[in-house]
Parts: sequence; C-alpha cells; structure tokens
Amino acid sequence: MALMPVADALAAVLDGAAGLPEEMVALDDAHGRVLARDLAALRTQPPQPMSAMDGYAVRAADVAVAPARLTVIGEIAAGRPAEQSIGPGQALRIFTGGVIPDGADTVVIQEDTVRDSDQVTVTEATRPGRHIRPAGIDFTAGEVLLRAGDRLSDRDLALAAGMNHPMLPVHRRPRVAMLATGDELVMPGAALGPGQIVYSNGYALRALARSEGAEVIDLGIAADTIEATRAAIARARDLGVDLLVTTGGASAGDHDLVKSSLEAEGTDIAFWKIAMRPGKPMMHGRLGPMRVIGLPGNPVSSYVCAFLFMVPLIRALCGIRESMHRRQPALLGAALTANDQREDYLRARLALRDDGQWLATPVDRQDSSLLARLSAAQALIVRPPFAPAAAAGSQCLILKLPE
Ligand SMILES: Nc1nc2c(c(=O)[nH]1)N[C@H]1C(S)=C(S)[C@@H](COP(=O)(O)OP(=O)(O)OC[C@H]3O[C@@H](n4cnc5c(N)ncnc54)[C@H](O)[C@@H]3O)O[C@H]1N2
Ligand code: MOO
Repeated sequence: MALMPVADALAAVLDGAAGLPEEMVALDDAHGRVLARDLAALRTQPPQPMSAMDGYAVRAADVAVAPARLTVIGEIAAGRPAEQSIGPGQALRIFTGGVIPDGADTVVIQEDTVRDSDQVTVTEATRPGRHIRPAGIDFTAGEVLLRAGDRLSDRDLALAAGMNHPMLPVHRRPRVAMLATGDELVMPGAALGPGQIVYSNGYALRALARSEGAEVIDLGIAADTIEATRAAIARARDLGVDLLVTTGGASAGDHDLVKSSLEAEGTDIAFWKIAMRPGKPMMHGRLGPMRVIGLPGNPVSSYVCAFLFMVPLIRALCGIRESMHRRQPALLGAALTANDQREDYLRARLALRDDGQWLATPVDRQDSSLLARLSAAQALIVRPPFAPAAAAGSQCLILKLPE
C-alpha cells in the first residue's frame, strides 16, 4: 500500500463518525459532556424586576430632588415579595434580590439614606430604573442558550441549572479499548531484564482519551504472537467498544503482528502507512461496528498519531460539532531544512513574544523514541510534504499540545 496523505487518512478515520446515542445525566455529572439537543430555558430570569442593591424601593418622582423624606411601610427580602404597593411619599425597605413592589420604579441604595424609625431621608436625588434588574434581562423562557454539540463548561452547568434543568441530554461517552503489544514491555517499577523497555505509551494515550471524554478500557499488553494479539482484538470486539487503539507491532518486522491479526479477525483495513513523520506505520480499519486505530510503537509516534487521529475521532463520537484541531500561526525559533514527502510534526517549545506572537522552537532531537523531548514540547510544528527550507523567524503553523 502507498503512503496515504495525512488529510486523506484523517477523512477516512472520521468517515461516518457522529455523536453516539443520547443519555440523560445529572448536572453534576455533565461537566465536559456534549449536549445531544438544543437546550431552551424553562423559565425567565429574573422572573420579575428585582433589586440589585440593599436600600429602599421608592417612586422616582418622590426623590427627583434631595433631601426627600419618605415613610417606610414595610420590608422586602429575597424570596419574600411585598404584598402591598407603595404610594406617593412612601418607601419599602428592600434587599438585594428582592422583587420590586408595585408603585416603585427606582431603588435608592442605603448609603444614600438616613433612617429614623419609620422615616427615611434620601440624601441623593436619583432617576427612574436605578439598581433594578428588569424581568428577563438574563434570559427568557423558551430561549435556546446551549446548543447540541456544545461541550459543557463549568459555567454552562450553572446556566443550565438557572434554566431549571436538573438533568441534561448528552451523547454517550465513546468506549475506547487500549491494547499494547510487545514482548519487551514491562510495567513501570519492575526490575528490567536485558533488552526490556518500560511500558510508557499507554499512560499518555489513556489520559489523552479520557481528557477528551472517552471511557477507557485497558486491555494490557499482548505477547508478540498471532494468537495473543487475535485474542485481545476479539476481546475488544466482544466488549462492544466503539474504538480499539493498539500500539506497536505496526511496521514491517517479523514480530509486527497487529495488521495480520486484525485481518485474521475480519477487520477491513482502510489504510496502513501514512505520509507523515512521526507515525508512518499507522493503520485504520473497522471490525463490524468497532473502529480500529493501529498506532506505531515508538512513544512519540504513538502519541502524535493519537493526538492527530484518535482525538478528532473521539470528539466526533462525543458529538462535538468542530472535532478537528486548529492550526495556529507562529514564528519559527530556528531554521529548518527542506522537507521530504512525509508531512512533518516537529516537537517544539513555545514562548510568547512581547509582540503577542508565538515563537515555536523545535526541540534539539526529533527521533520518535524520545519521551523527554516530547514531554518538553508544548506544540507540534506542521510542515507539509516538500516544504522548502525555512529561516528562523519565518511564519509557520503549529498545533498546541494539551497542557
Ligand atoms: N523496515 C522498516 N522498519 C521500520 C519502519 C518501516 O517502514 N520499515 N517504520 C519505522 C517507523 S517509522 C516506526 S514509527 C516504527 C514503528 O514500529 P512498530 O509499530 O512496529 O513498533 P514496535 O516495533 O512494536 O516498537 C517500536 C519501539 O517502540 C517501543 N514500544 C512499543 N510499544 C511501546 C510501549 N507501549 N511503551 C513504550 N515503548 C514501546 C518498542 O520497544 C520499540 O523500541 O517502526 C520503524 N521500523
Ligand atoms: O514514524 Mo516513525 O514514527 O518515523 O519513527
């Protein structure tokens, strides 16, 4: 199979991916979830005109000139509206959030008054409408304030509560199974034998998938045999996950068994090998309703490919409207040589210049096994195939990595 352009590979991965079925969740469980339907307010906020200050509800005509002496006929607190209305020469003591009584059309703050038993002297003249929040100034019943495809922020939850929704319709989380392959892998903390490598990839990939809203099932590490790899693939299929992500065993070596195992289980492979660096031996396919992303084993390759392909796919399955990463302009912090046929994703440090522009400086080594450089990077510099040499200070495009 020829190397596939990155854009075509991404289109293939996202083909037909849409929000999973809807479920209702309580507000406290809805943070970061994606709304499955537009959400209209069930009430008007505020429902009636309310005072924004502690003071006195009065008739503006009575306090157009100061000082003005008025008779206090009662008190209004938040949640306890007045039963009486006010007439000429009268005032009602009111507190923040209290409903403006009939007859009143302005509020005088208590700092501008002197109280003497049931009399109050207003010391500053005022005008109509002061310190009154009109009914519906925030929103009105029936108004659509949150939309299908919005990922719910912390502020959105407060708004949804204010709209009087105790539960929200959200898309089901995608279930993502993660499978590592490689006889050389041992768990962190173990004593390593000759040639052994600490299993690291899964920690970044699982955190990345979870932070995008997926529920992750860890299938552990499969031994480098067709039988073990096939059994793990079959397990993912039987669990009914939406996506299986494998790492390692993707390239051309005698022990790279993922592609043949996927095919033996009946996976329809859409592509294998992309024109990108890092991450050339990446594959994608479908096994019935389960999507499969086969990531290369090199730690940087697996992460960069997961960031570029798995993240938009998880977002699409979560139901997010805009699932693609956005490239941003930056200035190059170092000169680059001309690129070859593979789209390059260079790990780079980011600095904000005094003029507000980002400066993206590639880390000193770009080998796809270097975890320390990946961890030090905050962005990827994207270089199209055959990009000409570029001078330090010239424009480039970056993708910011998660913080
Ligand atoms: N003849 C060729 N050789 C290679 C090619 C090629 O096209 N022709 N492609 C190279 C590229 S590019 C990459 S990337 C790697 C990817 O290979 P695999 O996906 O088969 O990965 P492995 O061989 O299984 O592992 C590579 C490397 O990464 C380590 N590894 C694997 N899994 C993990 C893990 N979960 N945690 C930490 N480290 C892991 C593994 O020990 C190897 O060192 O192939 C090139 N070769
Ligand atoms: O794609 Mo590999 O990731 O170049 O090392």
